[in-house]
Amino acid sequence: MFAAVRAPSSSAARSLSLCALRSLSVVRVGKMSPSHTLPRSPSVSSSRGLATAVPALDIAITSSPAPESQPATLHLKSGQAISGKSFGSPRTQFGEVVFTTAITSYTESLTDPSYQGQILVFTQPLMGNYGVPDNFSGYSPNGHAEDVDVGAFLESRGIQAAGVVVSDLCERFSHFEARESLASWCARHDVPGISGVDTRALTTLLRNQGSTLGGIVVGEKHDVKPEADQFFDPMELNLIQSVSTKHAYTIHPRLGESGARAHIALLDFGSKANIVRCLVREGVSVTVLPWNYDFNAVRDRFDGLFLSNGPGSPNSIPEAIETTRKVITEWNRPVFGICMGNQIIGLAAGATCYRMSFGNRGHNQPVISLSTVGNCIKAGRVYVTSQNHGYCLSWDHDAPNGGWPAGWIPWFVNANDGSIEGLRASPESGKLVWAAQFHPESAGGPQDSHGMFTDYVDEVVKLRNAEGRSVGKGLEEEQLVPAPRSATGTPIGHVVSPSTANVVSPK
Ligand SMILES: NC(=O)CC[C@H](N)C(=O)O
Repeated sequence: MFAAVRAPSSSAARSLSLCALRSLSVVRVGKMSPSHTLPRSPSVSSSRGLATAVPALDIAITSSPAPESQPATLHLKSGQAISGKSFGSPRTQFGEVVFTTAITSYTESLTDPSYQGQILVFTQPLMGNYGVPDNFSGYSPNGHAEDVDVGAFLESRGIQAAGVVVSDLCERFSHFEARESLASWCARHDVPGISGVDTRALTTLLRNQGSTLGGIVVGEKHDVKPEADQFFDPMELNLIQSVSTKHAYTIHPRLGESGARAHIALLDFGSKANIVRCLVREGVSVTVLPWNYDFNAVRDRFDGLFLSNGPGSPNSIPEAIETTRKVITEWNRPVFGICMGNQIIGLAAGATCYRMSFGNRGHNQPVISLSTVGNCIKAGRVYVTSQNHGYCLSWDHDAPNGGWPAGWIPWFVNANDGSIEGLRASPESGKLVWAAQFHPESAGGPQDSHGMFTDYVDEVVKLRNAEGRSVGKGLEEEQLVPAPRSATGTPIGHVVSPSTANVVSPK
C-alpha cells in the first residue's frame, strides 16, 4: 500500500514575490497572475464573523521563480516508504514523524515551537486552501493592541516543524487575510514538504507501530532508502534551548504598566504566542524569561509564575525541573503550567513522565475534569481540547495516589486513552499550583478551556489583594531588553541575541 502512492501531476508552480510595502520584507506567493496589486478592503467581515476594520495594505506582486516540485519519498526507519512530490524547500530532512488530526489551523500548528524536530503529517486531506497570513501586518482581527507585540495570527515568527506531509496541497488559496501559499511559506522558511501522500493510511501505520523516525528525501535518489544512522531522534536533544527567548522582556496590557492587575513571569520553553496574548488580555504584565533563568533569585518581584509548552522531552531540562521544585516548595504564589509546563511541574513535584506510543495531537481531544476549579472548570464535565504532546505524566493504578507524592492530585484525564491531562496541588496542601497537559490557549482549537486563564489571573489578583501587595515590579530595566513593538522586534518563541544575565549554567 505504501510503495506506490503517486501525487497528481501538475505544471511547475509559478511563483511571485510579494513585497509588503510597509515592512519592505519580500515573501513569495503561489499561483497568481504576475504584476498586479492586491488591495486590502478597509472594512470586511473577519473569519470570526465580526465586522472588523482592516487597515488598507497595498501589496505589489512581481514574478519570481518558486522551487520546482521534485519527486520525493517519505522514508520511515521502520522500512516503509511513500512516494509523492516535494513542495516548499527541495531538500532532505529527517525527524520524528507525528500526525495531527486537526482539520484547520495549519498555520498555527506549524508555528508551534513544540513541533521542533518533528515531521508533521496532517490527516485532513486538503491543506493550504486558505493560504498563510502576514503575522505582522499591523492588523489584529479582534483589535487587540498587544498583537503588535506577539503577532496577530501565528504562534511564533517562523515554521517550527522540521517537515510537512500532506495529501492534497492546495496551491490556489483563497482568504482575505492570506498573503502567500503554504508551499511558498515553507520555501521561505527552508522547510521541506511532501504532497500526494495517503496521510490517513500513514496515520494508521503510525498509530499501530508507535513513535516512528523518518525522513523526507527529495531529488534524484529520493527512492533510495537512507542509511539507518541518518534517522535520528530529535527527542534526545535539548530542543528547548534553541526556541526559548535568549533574553528577558516584558509585555504590558492595553492599559499600560500602571493599569496592570498583576505581573506574571513566563518561563519560555518555546511558548506559543497565544499564551502571552491570553495572559495580557486578562490585564496583566507578562515578563518572558529564558527557559534556564534563575527565577528564584527574582521571584518576589512577580505575583505569579507561568510555565509554557515546549518541544522535546521534559527530561532534557533538569535545570528547569530543579528551579520549579524550589518554586513550588518555597514560594506560595500561584503557578500554572501548560503541556511541557505541566510535565515540568509534575516532575518537580515527584511524579514521573513517559513517552507515549504515538502522542495526542489535534484539536478534538476530550478530557474529563476530576475537580472544580474557578468558574471555568467543573468536576465531571468533558472539555474538548487542543493538544500536541508525545510525553505524559505517569499514573500507577496499583500504587497509593498513583505513585505521586502526597499533596498532588490529577486534575483531568483523557476520555479516549485515560492518560493524565493535568495535575494540581490538593486543596489541603495550601499550594496554588495547577497545570494542564492540553492547551487552553488553543490557537488553533476549541476554546472550551480558555476561561482557565481568567481563573488563574483572578487567583493571582485575589492573593495579591489579600496580602496587601502592590503589583509586582518585575525585573529592573537593565535586566530587560525593550519589549518587541514591531515586526522587527522579538516575538515569542524565537531565537534572539544572547544574554547571560542571571541564567543557570547547564551541567
Ligand atoms: N506542547 C508541548 O508542550 C509538548 C511537550 C512535550 N514536548 C511533549 O511532546 O510531550
